[in-house]
Amino acid sequence: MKFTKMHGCGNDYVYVNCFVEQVADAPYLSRVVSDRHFGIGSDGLILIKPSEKADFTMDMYNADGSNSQMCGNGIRCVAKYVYDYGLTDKKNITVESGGSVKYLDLNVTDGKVTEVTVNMGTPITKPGLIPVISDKKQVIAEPLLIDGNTYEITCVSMGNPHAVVFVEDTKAVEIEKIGPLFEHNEIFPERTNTEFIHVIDRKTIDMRVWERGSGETLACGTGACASVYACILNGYTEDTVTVRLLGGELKIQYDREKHTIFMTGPAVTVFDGELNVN
Ligand SMILES: N[C@H](CCC[C@H](N)C(=O)O)C(=O)O
Repeated sequence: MKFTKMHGCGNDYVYVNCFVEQVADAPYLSRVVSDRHFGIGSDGLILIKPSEKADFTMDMYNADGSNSQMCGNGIRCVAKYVYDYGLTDKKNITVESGGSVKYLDLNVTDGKVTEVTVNMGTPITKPGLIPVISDKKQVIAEPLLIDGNTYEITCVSMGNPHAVVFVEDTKAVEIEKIGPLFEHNEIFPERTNTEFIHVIDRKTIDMRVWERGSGETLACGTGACASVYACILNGYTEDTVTVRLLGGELKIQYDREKHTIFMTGPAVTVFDGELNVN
């Protein structure tokens, strides 16, 4: 089976063109290819498929095989793949993910996509829709006890769940220890992605992330969007913010009039390969 290894700010996935390839058990395949010793090595698997309501469908799986509704770094790489590999010649495309259609603008240099702007849609803060168990109308700076320490969480969905925590120093976060404790906390019926944010100034934040189903990744596009909206809800930043991640930078813009978030960032192809799928 042919695949392409790509990344957005170091958040790397194995991409399979399902217009050509057949994938019988995607959760199993994601676990296999994601293993960084016995497989290809990635944060998960992304299948590119036809769609009845958009130009393409993105079907995304975390390293543990769990399916997610949306992947920000992944959808930028899907855009790069379909343009660079000739599945489209359009520079404005639509991609369906988790049932919702996203609009993407492709920045092409020398015939290849280098950067993509994605309309990531409306941030969701209603607890029942994130989902997070809470009797509040919004979970903004609410206390949560993790490993004997009380953290303040702000919860936002970008189609997938995020708990945003503000810290003084992201390097000091013991992410391997507390990340899983947030991910599997009982208040998150579908688990959660958790972002640890240090606000540098009103236009810049520093972010680390423990992803649902993949552990710490070098970047998280939906997490960056959720984090910027959490900053705005808490009054920490303006509406346009540069998010500094371990693997690179994303530009996030909140459009107040449209109540919509836009993400701009890179997409990189690393290599093409062939996998022996027995
Ligand atoms: N782990 C996430 C999916 C990948 C999101 C992330 N890689 C991004 O770029 O948005 C979840 O289960 O909701």
